[in-house]
Amino acid sequence: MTDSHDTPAAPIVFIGGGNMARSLIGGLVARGGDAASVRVVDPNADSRDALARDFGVRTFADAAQAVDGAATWVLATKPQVLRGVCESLADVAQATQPLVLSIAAGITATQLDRWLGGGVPVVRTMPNTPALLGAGVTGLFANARVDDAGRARAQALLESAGETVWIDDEARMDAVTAVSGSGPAYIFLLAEAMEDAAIAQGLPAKDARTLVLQTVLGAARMLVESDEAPAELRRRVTSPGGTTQAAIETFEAGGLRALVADAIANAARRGGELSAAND
Ligand SMILES: NC(=O)C1=CN([C@@H]2O[C@H](COP(=O)(O)OP(=O)(O)OC[C@H]3O[C@@H](n4cnc5c(N)ncnc54)[C@H](O)[C@@H]3O)[C@@H](O)[C@H]2O)C=CC1
Ligand SMILES: O=C(O)[C@@H]1CCC=N1
Repeated sequence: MTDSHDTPAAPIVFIGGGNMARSLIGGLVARGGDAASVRVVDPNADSRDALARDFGVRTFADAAQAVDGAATWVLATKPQVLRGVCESLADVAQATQPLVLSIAAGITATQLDRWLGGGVPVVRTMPNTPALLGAGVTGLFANARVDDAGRARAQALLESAGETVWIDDEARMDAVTAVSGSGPAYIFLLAEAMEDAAIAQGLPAKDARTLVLQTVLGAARMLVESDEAPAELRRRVTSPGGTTQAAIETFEAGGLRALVADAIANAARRGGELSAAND
């Protein structure tokens, strides 16, 4: 997000300065956002010190102090503590009507609005950690109180993290969470498994890592930079009767597709559970 040249950018407050907030703030600052306009509240002094040191943002232990004069709040705590956080800030939200963004898995815009006292413009979002590199993707859902300017503000903030996808039906946000919010971990798991397998085949650990990382990077770039569908790119690697076919047949026989579908369905279901359990 770029700022205008003369006036300081309006403050944005991150409430919670953990892994995902760090990725978003890192992405924002790396892409020309004004670090001086970013405030972060976190009870953990080590997290605060690291964020201030790494990104030059202002940090606070006290949320009420941090949100003073800020028109954009980003709720970035775990879902389990979000109700308490919102209720403690409800009076300020009612008095100042900030645009409230949440990155929490599962927690609905309706819940957030209710906990904040009602009538609050809320954008429920689901980013992912590649935001740190500007290579993230974020699903966004806006409640009925968010006007065009609010949507534009949310979009500008999340665009500094990568691509954005607006979701019309909030019920689909748990699916977004299951696919792209959690998704980087699925790729990391595959990389772990490939690395282990490479070592089991006798390759030195250092070489195994280089081979796997460059393979994941190269494949990801081909997926994004070519116009071909994933299935077509796969077909081009798979010579009939060759080595890839032997591996793909093993994946298919092991039920990889059904396993991936089950994993994503379980992640989406967990989103609903997080909503119910923390209401
Ligand atoms: N890690 C990820 O890949 C993604 C996480 N999310 C969502 O982001 C949120 C945060 O997740 P992580 O960053 O992974 O967790 P985390 O545990 O790294 O960060 C949470 C932070 O909140 C702080 N905190 C706790 N109580 C607080 C309070 N009362 N006020 C302010 N800060 C408080 C903690 O000290 C911690 O630094 C979750 O709701 C999660 O669903 C969304 C997309 C991806
Ligand atoms: O695992 C989680 O619950 C969070 C949400 C998406 C990624 N991490």
